[in-house]
Amino acid sequence: MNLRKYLIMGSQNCDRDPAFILELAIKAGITAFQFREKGAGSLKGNDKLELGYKLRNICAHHKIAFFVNDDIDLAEPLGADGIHVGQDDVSVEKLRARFPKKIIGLSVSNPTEVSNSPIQMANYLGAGPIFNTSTKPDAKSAVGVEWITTLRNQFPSIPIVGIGGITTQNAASVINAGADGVAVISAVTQANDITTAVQRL
Ligand SMILES: Cc1ncc(COP(=O)(O)OP(=O)(O)O)c(N)n1
Ligand SMILES: Cc1nc(C(=O)O)sc1CCOP(=O)(O)O
Ligand SMILES: [Mg+2]
Repeated sequence: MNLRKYLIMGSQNCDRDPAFILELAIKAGITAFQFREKGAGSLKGNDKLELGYKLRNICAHHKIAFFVNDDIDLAEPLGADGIHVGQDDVSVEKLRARFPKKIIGLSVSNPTEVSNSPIQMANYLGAGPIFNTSTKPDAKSAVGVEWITTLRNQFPSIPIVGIGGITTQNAASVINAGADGVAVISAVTQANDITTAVQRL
């Protein structure tokens, strides 16, 4: 599992063909992908499934990990390598019982969420929002790179990815704070030059 440059995306984030964006991003160095078809303008039902297949196949072809966000019923049909859930989604315990071998990612934004979560049952943590983001309307307040350092000190060996408002300008500060990787949406999907954006990340 390589989460160093973790692209998250659904069609609602794309002003170009999502498959085109994903292909370019992988060729430029993205190491993991999360299918997050969610929110205003997102696809539903069979359209969502079909796009999921297409993106899943691109990831399989290039041998990078494919994650499904939230929608656990998509994990099996899409043959996902893993699933990412947050505090308001299906619990990690239930997820682990249903999918003993899949990679499970869990979001944690503050110490209370950490206390209430079975951290050791997750395979990696998504920590954020590190910076302000306009991509997710219901995002919490920015927590800063200090949150990465806090988590790293508390959990020396679990992989941690920072998320939220990460750009080519600030990604290094997230890694320097102790993260194993950066998870981004707009830094790649909204970039004029996707190849350069991924390389700069
Ligand atoms: C890698 C990563 N980290 C955090 C999140 C956020 O998950 P969640 O809090 O469940 O919010 P939604 O993405 O479901 O809106 C993530 N998706 N990926
Ligand atoms: C999907 C998501 N989750 C977040 C969290 O803090 O848990 S922030 C976020 C949106 C990330 O988009 P961008 O890279 O464009 O800021
Ligand atoms: Mg979620």
